[in-house]
Amino acid sequence: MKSLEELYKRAIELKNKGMSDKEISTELHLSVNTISWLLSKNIGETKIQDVKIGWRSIGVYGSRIGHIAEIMADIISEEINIDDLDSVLGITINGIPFATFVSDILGKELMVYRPHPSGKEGLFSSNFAGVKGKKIVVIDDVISTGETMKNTINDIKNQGGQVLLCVVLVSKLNIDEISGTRIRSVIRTTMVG
Ligand SMILES: O=P(O)(O)OC[C@H]1O[C@H](OP(=O)(O)OP(=O)(O)O)[C@H](O)[C@@H]1O
Repeated sequence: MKSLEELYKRAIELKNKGMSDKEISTELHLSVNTISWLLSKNIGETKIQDVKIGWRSIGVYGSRIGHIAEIMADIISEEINIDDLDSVLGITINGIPFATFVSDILGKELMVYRPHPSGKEGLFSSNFAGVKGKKIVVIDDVISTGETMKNTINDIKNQGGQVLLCVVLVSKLNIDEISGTRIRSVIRTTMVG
């Protein structure tokens, strides 16, 4: 874990290079809110604010994941016409169990996507449905910087698919769209102080 001073120094360096708070958040793997806070504070005064998301109490039982997936499927039904939807895509690893249940609940194809660790082109697993020409809902557990979701949307578009909606358990971003695609979360975390 980097010290707060190191993070602050690095954030200032990147800011001076002309990067936006969003770009710095991606580079340092922190939320945009954290970067904005970091750049506006006199370091040493207060503790850094970020939220670590843990959902083990859900993950230890498939049935509990199924209950969350019911909520996700309900949100999807609220947002889009289910008849328009072809497929449900899970982002590895943590999006897959939720996407599997949602696919079953909605009676749609299942896709599995593995993001590239450095943000290059990711992989669509050939053991699951193919992307080309499909209308897709993307499922993951958490949006933190939003970089994974952005790359997923771009890779789907590049493979000839269309993303209708993205649904996550928790979003740390106070935004409703990524790359022009609607984002819904079961829970949203927002910094208030
Ligand atoms: O919005 P971002 O900042 O891109 O972060 C969100 C991603 O980070 C986590 O995955 P992780 O990279 O830990 O991989 P894993 O699911 O394979 O453990 C999480 O499951 C999301 O996929």
